[in-house]
Amino acid sequence: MNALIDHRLRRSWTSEAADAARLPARAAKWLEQRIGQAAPSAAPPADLPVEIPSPKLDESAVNALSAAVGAENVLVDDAARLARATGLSYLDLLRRRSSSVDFPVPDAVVLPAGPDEVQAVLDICVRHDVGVVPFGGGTSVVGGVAALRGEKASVIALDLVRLDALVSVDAESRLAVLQAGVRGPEAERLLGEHGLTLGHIPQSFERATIGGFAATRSAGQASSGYGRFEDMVAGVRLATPRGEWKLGVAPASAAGPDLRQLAVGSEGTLGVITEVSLRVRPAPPVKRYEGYALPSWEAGREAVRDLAQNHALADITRLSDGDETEVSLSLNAGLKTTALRRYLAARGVRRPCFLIVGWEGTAHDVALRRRETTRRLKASGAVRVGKALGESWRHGRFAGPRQRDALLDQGVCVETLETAAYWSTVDELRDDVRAALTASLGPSIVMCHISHAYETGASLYFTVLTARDETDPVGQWQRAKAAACEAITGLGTISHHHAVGVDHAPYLKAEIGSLGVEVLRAAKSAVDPTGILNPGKLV
Ligand SMILES: Cc1cc2nc3c(=O)[nH]c(=O)nc-3n(C[C@H](O)[C@H](O)[C@H](O)COP(=O)(O)OP(=O)(O)OC[C@H]3O[C@@H](n4cnc5c(N)ncnc54)[C@H](O)[C@@H]3O)c2cc1C
Repeated sequence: MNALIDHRLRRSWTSEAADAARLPARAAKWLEQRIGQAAPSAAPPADLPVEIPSPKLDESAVNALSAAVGAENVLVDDAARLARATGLSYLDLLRRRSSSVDFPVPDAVVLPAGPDEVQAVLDICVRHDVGVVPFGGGTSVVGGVAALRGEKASVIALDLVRLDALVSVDAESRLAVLQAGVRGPEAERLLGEHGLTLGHIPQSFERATIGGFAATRSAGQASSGYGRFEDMVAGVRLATPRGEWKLGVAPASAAGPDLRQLAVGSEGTLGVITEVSLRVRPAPPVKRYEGYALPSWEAGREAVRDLAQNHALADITRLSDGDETEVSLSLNAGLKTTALRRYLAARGVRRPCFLIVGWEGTAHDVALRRRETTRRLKASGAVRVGKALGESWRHGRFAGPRQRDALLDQGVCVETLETAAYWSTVDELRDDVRAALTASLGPSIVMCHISHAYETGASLYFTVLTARDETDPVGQWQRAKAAACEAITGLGTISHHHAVGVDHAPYLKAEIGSLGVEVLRAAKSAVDPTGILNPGKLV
């Protein structure tokens, strides 16, 4: 059974409820020098905001839902509804800290126990014309779980937390079927009992779910080795307003377009994913992570391109630009930074760009692949920093969400955004996004890393830190994000792995064309003729 996560307050990122560590004074002072004075904010209220819109779901719908899933699994109390009202973008975190509710809240939270109950809930929602927002881990950073009701009078959050089983394992075919509500760590635990792994480790791994990964075309930190989530999906089972839809019968097929890929990335607009059949691998006995430093962004980008185009990428390949490296050197007390800077300077690397590489597999496989990667890196001018840097990254790989909370406490606006482009436009895209963010925000730190690399290009992941505008914190970020999205449009994709949701929807047409939007709408009207599924998202 999944550990229940408290979605109400920021302090419970995981069920262990680890508190946000306060920023060390040294780090806070360094930040102030770079972005100016930020005004620390009061801790978020422990109690619920005073006024939450009362639920609008009519009694007959509540009764029907209660009959389908049990009355105890239809929650209409304020705390449960508020808990599933937002995702976890910076703007969501601001909303969660506010003492008033100026965002939509679902009228009920419904917790079905399995695919049949999910189908029954959808059937009831069609009959009663109720909107349905599928809710996995609630880690969306693009408004994917916002409780928008569209033209419906009421909307429910369909929380899939009780779909928590490993359904089957076909070790011979290296396939496993997992229910949609299984979270990352539990998926690995269940598969580990069979000596298997999925290898999908996004930064939101601790909270996000199998269904959410599939619905958003997620990409994990080891995507260079294990692939993106859509590469792992062999089959999907969906509940739709028109009935159940199962896809995926063979490892490859020429039976028309691959409709599995229509379901994957559909963000809850075409159906509720209840089960996913996934390609799995033997759990790796050896994991090795290490760090290198490149003398410039351009040198690092070329080194990664060389690896990608010569089949020599490590499973994890992550290149930070000079600013991101500087921030980790300045804020990371774990590294012996002065000695490291001297060591690198002696080798001609004065403004380093760190590259993390990691391999997972058998000892023989790791040794073989590592030899080729490191040989190529050396030829590209990379200076080996060693295992400590790789281990330091591995240790802190899930720290981001907790650090965000600590930074918010300090009055810092902290947010990330991501895109991808072909190698020939990667630098232009990086320059343009950085310029757009800086012009909008003024004094700020804009960091960038290549988070995923491909033969033809790479994804760029930006992290932004700036002093929060206390008078208009929401507008401050909305303007910056719009400027970044404008800069991305035409050069890269509006999302490499965060999906479209509400926030990126205005930019989708520029990427897939009016006809593309029409095709998606036609698919939606085929499976969801009355438009109950996730109103206002994707298209
Ligand atoms: C700190 C942080 C770090 C992140 N790092 C990464 C990262 O490294 N890589 C990455 O890919 N993403 C990352 N994300 C984004 C997010 O975690 C992913 O989009 C994730 O796949 C969402 O999974 P979830 O279970 O939380 O889905 P939710 O947030 O609950 O839902 C996301 C969308 O999918 C829909 N949905 C959810 N479950 C289902 C279902 N069963 N059937 C149909 N629709 C469904 C929802 O309605 C919503 O539109 C990060 C987010 C945060 C907050």
